Amino acid sequence: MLTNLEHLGLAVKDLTAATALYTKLLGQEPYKQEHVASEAVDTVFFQVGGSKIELLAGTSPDSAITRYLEKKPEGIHHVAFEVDDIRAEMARLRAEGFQLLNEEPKRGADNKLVCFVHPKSAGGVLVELCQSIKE
Ligand SMILES: CC[C@@H](C(=O)O)C(=O)SCCNC(=O)CCNC(=O)[C@H](O)C(C)(C)COP(=O)(O)OP(=O)(O)OC[C@H]1O[C@@H](n2cnc3c(N)ncnc32)[C@H](O)[C@@H]1OP(=O)(O)O
Ligand SMILES: [Co+2]
Repeated sequence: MLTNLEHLGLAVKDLTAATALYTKLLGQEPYKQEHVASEAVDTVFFQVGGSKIELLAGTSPDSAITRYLEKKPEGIHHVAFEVDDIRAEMARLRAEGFQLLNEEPKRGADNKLVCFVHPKSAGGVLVELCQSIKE
């Protein structure tokens, strides 16, 4: 089962400008900045109640965020849900006919294992599953 709305991922062109904008909008500073080399993105995180806003800027032409912004305006790029057991949820969603973009969970930002569901199989919304890594 998908539990909490973990974060909304927002695609931005200028991470510094977007961070300043969301700091003003949310009335608080971000709690984390992280480069995720495997996704070729720089991220900035804000905590909003039990959920987060994840600002994402591409760091290479091959980044999903760079490619997305070549065709679409800045804004909501994906919706991420928390799960307790990502492998079990991946198996459940596969069996339900959803197209997963990863065979195996991969390391995401903010100490999470993540997996993406193709927007074509999820009503036009790119969905991310997130499981916290307990260290
Ligand atoms: C920081 C790590 C992690 C975290 O821990 O939180 C992240 O959030 S990383 C975020 C960036 N990484 C990803 O998005 C990885 C998963 N995404 C992908 O694999 C690809 O982006 C994609 C979804 C498979 C699309 O890639 P591709 O097929 O190469 O792009 P196209 O431009 O050809 O798109 C095909 C089709 O899909 C529509 N599309 C693309 N992206 C989105 C989106 N974010 N939301 C909704 N729809 C999307 C696109 O419009 C095309 O549709 P049509 O034009 O109708 O064919
Ligand atoms: Co994300």
